[in-house]
Amino acid sequence: MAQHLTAEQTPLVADLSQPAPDSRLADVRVGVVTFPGTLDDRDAARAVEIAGGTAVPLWYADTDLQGVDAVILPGGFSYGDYLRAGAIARFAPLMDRIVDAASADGGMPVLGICNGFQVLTEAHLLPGSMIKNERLKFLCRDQGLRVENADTAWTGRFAQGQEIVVPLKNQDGQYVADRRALDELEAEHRVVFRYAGGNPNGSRNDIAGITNARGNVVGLMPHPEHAVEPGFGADLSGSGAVGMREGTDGLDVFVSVLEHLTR
Ligand SMILES: NC(=O)CC[C@H](N)C(=O)O
Repeated sequence: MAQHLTAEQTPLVADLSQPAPDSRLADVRVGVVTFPGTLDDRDAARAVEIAGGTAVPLWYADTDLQGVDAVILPGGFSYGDYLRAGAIARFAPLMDRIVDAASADGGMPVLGICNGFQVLTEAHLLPGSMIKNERLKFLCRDQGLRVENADTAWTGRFAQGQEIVVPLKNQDGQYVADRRALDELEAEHRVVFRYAGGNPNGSRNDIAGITNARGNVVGLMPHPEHAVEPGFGADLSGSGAVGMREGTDGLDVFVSVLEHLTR
């Protein structure tokens, strides 16, 4: 005889349109570094957890990476942007470990977001530098981006040429590099994100994010970690960039690295 279940006992009907979440992603430990003056570390850790991974707080003055599988250098104003944004954070004890791990065989994935990107250029893990925005204004807006390279550790979930919208907020966001470095980035397909719908800050070649030759180190000025949950969308239909968005376009950056590390 068929057994009747109460509402509480009824198993949830599996949604076959959604692939089952990969439980191995939760085993991936992503370190999020806090420097004095960092402010986006909590959002970066939250983005890792929403993507399905495990976030591990790392302290700039430590010398132990605690066995993490990847590292995020988050946004903010490390050392108050004193001297040059990222110029002092680059000498933090933990940065030596991160540079070693990123450069070693296996190439640990490292993501620098905004101030984190500035730190990566100062640490010479990525070429070029960031100077004041073209019109010397702090910019805070939703920004259209085109994914130019979906083959890095942090962009595998995206489609080549896909347009996304994530927040942009900085004062030193103008990416500059000498002609030779720019030609090399372009020839080696190392521009990862380009501004879409207009260049907000004068960055050379509309560059919003780049990678190293191996694709394990990525830096970008806009903030994918602030666009990982529905409800924070933007209506950019009037800006010439892209239309209404849910506010989750940044999530695949974090899912990408978890998938990359469980392949
Ligand atoms: N949001 C941020 O990380 C800011 C980065 C940097 N300190 C700037 O203003 O340029």
